[in-house]
Amino acid sequence: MSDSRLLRIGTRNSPMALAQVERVRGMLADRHPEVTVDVMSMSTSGDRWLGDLAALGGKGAFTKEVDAALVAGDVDLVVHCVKDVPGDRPAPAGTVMAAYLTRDDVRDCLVHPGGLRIEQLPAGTRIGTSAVRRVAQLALHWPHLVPVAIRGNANSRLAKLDAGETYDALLLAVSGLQRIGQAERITHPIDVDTMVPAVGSGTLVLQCRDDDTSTRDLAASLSDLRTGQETVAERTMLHILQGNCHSPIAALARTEPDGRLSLRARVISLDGKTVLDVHEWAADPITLGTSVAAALLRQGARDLLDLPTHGLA
Ligand SMILES: NCc1[nH]cc(CCC(=O)O)c1CC(=O)O
Repeated sequence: MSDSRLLRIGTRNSPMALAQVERVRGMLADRHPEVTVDVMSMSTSGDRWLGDLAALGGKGAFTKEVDAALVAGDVDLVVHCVKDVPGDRPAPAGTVMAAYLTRDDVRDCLVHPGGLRIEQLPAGTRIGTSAVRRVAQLALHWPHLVPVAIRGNANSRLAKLDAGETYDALLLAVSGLQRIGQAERITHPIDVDTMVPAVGSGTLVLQCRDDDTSTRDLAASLSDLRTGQETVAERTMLHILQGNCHSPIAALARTEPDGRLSLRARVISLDGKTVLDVHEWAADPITLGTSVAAALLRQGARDLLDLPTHGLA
């Protein structure tokens, strides 16, 4: 028997984030009954600012305050959606990604009050989404649909949809709706080859201070190796492309039956007219992510992503 201990978990205070922490609490209760969890939830700049996220610089708007509590020692562990962790900067100094939890459904889905699938929507249907990755893939496959910018957490988006004023349907992550108990709102989960997901979709990461070995060990006991490898492959690519939430980048790594990894990635212009598409296989996630990023750059990703030139061009 180990000694009892208190684990302070920091999180964003949206319903989805609180559900994510409850999942972690449940996993700990099963495997480490000696641990008592105390949740410290907080609002983030991304929750408070409902304008364009670009105005905040787009750098970790949903993670910054929570990470600061970890660095300050106010909490021992934080839970983030990998999708919300910026790809173009390292984790805050002194912190480490200690575990990736088994990945949930990675797909995006349509929520349409009339129960329609996306290919059934008439021209001019207004689709609530601000994600450039979704906007670009909408333009690629369904140029007759009209993306409408939207902010706020998933619950508030559903409420606005029900009010029926600003848009006719929503594009959201399946996993997010499942976490907030709203999966029955899904009318069409879109296959991953049509709507390639975001890097880190459906994946939760546990982050702690790198010198806190006891919390690191606790977190590591919950981690899923496959999800970790897939995440590293996707995020290595994202890091090389300096991707952030304004980059029209989509990618999905998968562990194949033979144990090798595959990584499929797209960089798409916002009008959907230019699509770079790469699919490669490798045994090592860093090799794979690097190779896919290099292939995308050779196809011209730098122009689509408006990467810094470092004085070269
Ligand atoms: N800030 C958006 C965000 N970050 C993570 C999720 C969903 C869960 C996930 O993919 O891990 C969502 C909502 C959405 O895209 O619908």
